[in-house]
This record gives sequence, C-alpha cells and structure tokens, in this order.
Amino acid sequence: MSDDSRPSRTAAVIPAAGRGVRLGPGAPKALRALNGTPMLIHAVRALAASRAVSLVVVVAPPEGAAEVKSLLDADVLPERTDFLVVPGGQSRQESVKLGLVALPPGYDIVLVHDAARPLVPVDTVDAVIEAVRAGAPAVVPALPLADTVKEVEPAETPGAPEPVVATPARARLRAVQTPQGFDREVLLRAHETVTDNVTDDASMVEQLGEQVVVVPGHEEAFKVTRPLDLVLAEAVLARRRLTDGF
Ligand SMILES: Nc1ccn([C@@H]2O[C@H](COP(=O)(O)OP(=O)(O)OP(=O)(O)O)[C@@H](O)[C@H]2O)c(=O)n1
Ligand SMILES: C[C@](O)(CO)[C@H](O)COP(=O)(O)O
Repeated sequence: MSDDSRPSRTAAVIPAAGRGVRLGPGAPKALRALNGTPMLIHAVRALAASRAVSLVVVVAPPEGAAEVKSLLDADVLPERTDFLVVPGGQSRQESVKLGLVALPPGYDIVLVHDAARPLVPVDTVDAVIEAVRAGAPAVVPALPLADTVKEVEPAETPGAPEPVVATPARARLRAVQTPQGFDREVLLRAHETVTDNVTDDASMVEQLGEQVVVVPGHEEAFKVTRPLDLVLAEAVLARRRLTDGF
C-alpha cells in the first residue's frame, strides 16, 4: 500500500505484443492504423493524458520493438511522461510480466492497459488511479451487460448446438475493461504466484485472496478485437474531431 507520507507515483504497462488474429491478416494489431495513427500510439496518448501517469512501459511485438521505439520517439508525449519499450511474450500474461520486470523502482501504483483499447477516456484512467490511491489493492473499470449471458457445455465441433447449463443473473455481471489499476507489490506478487492462464490481471489478484473492486467503465474503452470494432473506433475518432477538435 502507498505510504501516506510521500506522493504516489503511477506507471502504466501497455501489453501490445498480440498478433490480432481475430482482426484478420495484417500487421500486429497494435501497429494497425486508426485514422492514420497506429492503435498503440492512441493507447499511449490516452494513458499519458492523465497527469498522474509519469511512465509508460510498452510491451511490443518482439519483431516490432525497434519500430515501436521510433514511433514513440517521433510522437509528442507530455514532458512529464517517460516511456520504455520491451519485447513481449507468447501470451498477454507473459507480456504483462515482462513489462513489470522492466519497471524501475519508485512507482507504487501500476496500471495495466491493453493497446487494443486505444480510446479509453482520461476520466476513466483517473477514476481507476483515484480508487487505488484511496486504498484499493486492485481496481477494474467495468460496464453492466446489455445481453443476457448463458453458460453452455462447449461443443467439440465449431458451430454445433451447445446445451445451456445456466443463466447467471445479469444484474450481478459486469464486462471488464482496462486500465486495471494495482498496488505494485500486490500485482507483482500475483504475477509471481499465479501460473494458470487467465484473461485479466485482476483475476490473478483475486486468486491471492485480495479484494478487487469495480469502478464505472466507459463505452469508448471497448476492445478492438474484430473487424467491426475498427469501424466503430474510426467513427468515435471522427466524432471526437468534430466535437472536441482532435
Ligand atoms: N502475446 C500477447 C498477446 C496479447 N497481448 C496484448 O494483450 C492485449 C489484449 O489482447 P487481445 O485483444 O486478445 O489481442 P491479441 O492477442 O492481439 O488478439 P487475438 O487474440 O485476436 O490474436 C492486446 O493489447 C495485445 O496486444 C500481448 O501483449 N502479448
Ligand atoms: C484484459 C481484458 O481486456 C479485460 O476485458 C480482456 O480479458 C483481454 O482479453 P483478450 O482475449 O486477451 O483480448
């Protein structure tokens, strides 16, 4: 937990080493353009927009680390924000761990943010940081679900009918986004302890028995996963250009 006698310092780890298989053939997903700018650069700018974030560690596709470094060298980040680039691993979990290993001392709050969520608003980033500063060891932004969810017995053949096992009460479910925010020591311990393959960092902290809390997420923090998400992301950028001028 952060010591009240000194100000907390926040770093962000951005896993960006995925292939983007669900997006279809092309460059690694984080390097694909949204309105002419690589998705990763949008994501770095989104985190650096928070005055609290003073370091961004980008975990790059291993073969693209030099390209990512020159993209960031050429971009104009706020003077308060440093960055580091490290090569990623085979899974998101491994990539996040490589980012954590590269984190210098002196940062007591760590955000983990998918490069694939390039449009997260700064208010969401700040709300996560605020909740960690207030004492929560792990904080996730999340939204209520619009669809009813069924648990099924997964079919062995893709496309075959799948028997429904249960219908969880939707009012108790949340769709989780990033950035997820952590007390650094707790997140490090989670990555050192948990070896199962999980889909987010907060669930590793849950496995330690530490409390994870949810704060409101934002519709524009959606994950670019499939081709339709690119259309939506470019529409959001076009609307921002009209209303906000950027
Ligand atoms: N080996 C990996 C796999 C994923 N990620 C990152 O984790 C985030 C969330 O992953 P996802 O959206 O699933 O990206 P991909 O793994 O690229 O997508 P896909 O599963 O469609 O290949 C992305 O920013 C992605 O770059 C990573 O850093 N290293
Ligand atoms: C971390 C995450 O974005 C939270 O919703 C999500 O679990 C990542 O999943 P992916 O399959 O690696 O995209």
